[in-house]
Amino acid sequence: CPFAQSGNPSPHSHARRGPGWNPYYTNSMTPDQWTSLRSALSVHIQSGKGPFFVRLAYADSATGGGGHAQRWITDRASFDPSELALVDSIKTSFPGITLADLVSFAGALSVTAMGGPAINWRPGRNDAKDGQDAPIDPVTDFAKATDGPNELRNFFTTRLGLNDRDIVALMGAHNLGNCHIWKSGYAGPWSSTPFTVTNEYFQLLQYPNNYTTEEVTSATGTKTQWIDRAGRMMLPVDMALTRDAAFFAIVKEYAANQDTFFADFASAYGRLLEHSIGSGLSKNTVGTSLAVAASTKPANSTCYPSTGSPIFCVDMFDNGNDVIFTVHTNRQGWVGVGVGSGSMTNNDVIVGYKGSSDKDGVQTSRFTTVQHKIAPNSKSAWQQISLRGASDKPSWAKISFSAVHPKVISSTTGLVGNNLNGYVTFAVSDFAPDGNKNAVDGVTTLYQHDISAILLTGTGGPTMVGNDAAAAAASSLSVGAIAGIAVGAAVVVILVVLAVIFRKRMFSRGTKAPNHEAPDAASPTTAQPDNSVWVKTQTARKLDAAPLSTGSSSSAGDSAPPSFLPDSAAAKSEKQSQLFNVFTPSSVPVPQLNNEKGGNLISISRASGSTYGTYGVDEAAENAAFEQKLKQYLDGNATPPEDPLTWDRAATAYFVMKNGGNLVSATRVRDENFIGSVLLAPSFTITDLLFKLGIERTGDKIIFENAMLALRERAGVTKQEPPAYI
Ligand code: HEM
Repeated sequence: CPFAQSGNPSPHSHARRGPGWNPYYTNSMTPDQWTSLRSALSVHIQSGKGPFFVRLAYADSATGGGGHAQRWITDRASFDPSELALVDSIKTSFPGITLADLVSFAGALSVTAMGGPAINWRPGRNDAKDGQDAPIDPVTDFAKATDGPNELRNFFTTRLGLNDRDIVALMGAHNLGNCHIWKSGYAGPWSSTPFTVTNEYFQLLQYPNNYTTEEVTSATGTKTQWIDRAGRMMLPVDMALTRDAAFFAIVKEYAANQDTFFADFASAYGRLLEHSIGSGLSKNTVGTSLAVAASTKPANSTCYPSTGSPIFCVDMFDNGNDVIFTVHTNRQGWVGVGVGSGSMTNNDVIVGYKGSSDKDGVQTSRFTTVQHKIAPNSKSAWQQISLRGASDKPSWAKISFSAVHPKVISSTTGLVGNNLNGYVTFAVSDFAPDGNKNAVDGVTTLYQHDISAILLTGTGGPTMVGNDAAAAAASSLSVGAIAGIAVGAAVVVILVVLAVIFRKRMFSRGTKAPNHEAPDAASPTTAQPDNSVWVKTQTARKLDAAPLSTGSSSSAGDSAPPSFLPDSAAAKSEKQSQLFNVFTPSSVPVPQLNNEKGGNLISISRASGSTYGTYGVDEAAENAAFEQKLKQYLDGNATPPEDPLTWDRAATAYFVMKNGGNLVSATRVRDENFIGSVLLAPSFTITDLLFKLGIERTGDKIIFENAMLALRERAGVTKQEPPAYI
């Protein structure tokens, strides 16, 4: 392609038209044909192709216009051939639309169908004669996963005429989908909501320190990606948005406001899809909305009960790349997902619960054990639970997650996708799990109730092998027997269980075999709290943090027992809010931390300059500096506290939190991100502090908790394991 060589985008007139092309080609589609195209695409979007469509439309438009569609379709190496074949096959059924319009429309429709904003979409793209027509060569001249901020601007601004806000908004599409190691050499999803457009990508990206690098090795070589403790990934190019002040400010803005992100994304994606189209563009828009009725259960789901009003429905789809599970339920309760091989007992449990008080009615916690995080030479499994999309309101929650389909990449490295040759277990339960649901591997036992359906995947989608009648039999099946069936048939089994009749243990960490005890009909209500009790417990904890009032001496040098709180509950609550509410790292900028609250938070020092802004933050050095600052403070040798209002935000800051004369904790903050803290009062539990700090995001919690435990240990304070959350 001469234009790719020269580096100059070609004027549109250089595009060679396909035979029979005219500017109004697609405009010959009748309203009925648009409607049936919408429903044809919706089937594929529901089966998990939405992220692919969104990506394909971006990539096609970004080749510079003119060469739409055919350049990419003929350059199959950049995409999964089976997915491109899918586009071809849809095209065959709709001869009235150009391939370029089809690709573009599928992207726009997918954004809306996956809960994103409506895209202003107009037909009129011509098909290029062949792939050589693309002004920007998608292989040699395209944005790369290793690009930094400058390259990003060079590509999006210089070539595509997009500004900083457009760039950041567009990258928010990485909330969707997965990296597939056999396609790009990277692995994993960015967000917990890979099939829903949300601003979670930005919420995660605003805390880049939660990510560490990970080498991913595949047949194509070794690549470095970023990964958080919940196993979500970022490409280097995603991290580039945190390494440029202008980009990062927009990241934070979108993290704080999903509506702004949606508006900007709709605008940027709409313009991108029309990039350099030229005069063929229709004046009329074609609707991209694909409304899903609010409380209708999905047609292709298996529901329990199968007659009457279902309580929940499950839909499992293996699209060849990802196995997608979607569960719709109007029940409150806990859900657990286990992915394992060879044994029903596994450590890989995700727990989410559908609460009643938060704005969307669903809250989740996620767990990914080490062995199932994405890593070379281990089973890279993915489990996600997405928050309920707005379209599911008011009565149905939808939880969907994907698991990367098993595909052997290399016989030498043994790298595989999910090892789903065993089974996947899904549970909905009224009973909260045992253990600390807020910690990695924290859940010890999840209770299951009344197995109602068993689904087998194979070619052709899920098959129902258990129904209501079979459920009774299934409930007495040993898990081993079920696993045997699954392995024998080389399929994935999903057990769907519901808290109605029986209760038995489903996962028991630390044992190799599941607890197969018979349903205990005689004592159906032993001590496990149900969800409503749990919610009440939470409320009670908010009002009364009893552990705080325990007096014991701090090993940080205070000889007098701390008298943290006065007697009255109201006063306790007031004190706690004074102490802790100011400290929510996600919402309070650093300069506010040291003032206004009676000097409870004392600055010790800050590091000179910024340690932030490069990938190579040296955590060990930072921890050592923190320790040193803390020691200086405790020895009375600290330099006088500075006024934090004068501090550079991109600096490491050290604080001590005091209550009266008592030292409670010391804390490190970098660029407004909470880095770590050391608890200096042993009576004060980490769980309590987490709760009071309002640190809700799992990744933060884990990092925070680990940092505290480690630092506390080093500071000589007796190690105190976090108690069970409940
Ligand atoms: C600098 C620009 C970008 C780079 C380097 C980049 C790179 C990548 C890579 C490496 C993947 C993984 C592919 C795979 O393994 O399956 C991916 C996936 C994806 N990208 Fe991007 N991307 C960029 C911009 C965009 C934009 C602007 C959009 C849309 C507006 C987008 C949408 C997507 C989606 C939805 C996926 C998931 C696809 C799936 O699940 O199959 N990307 N991208």
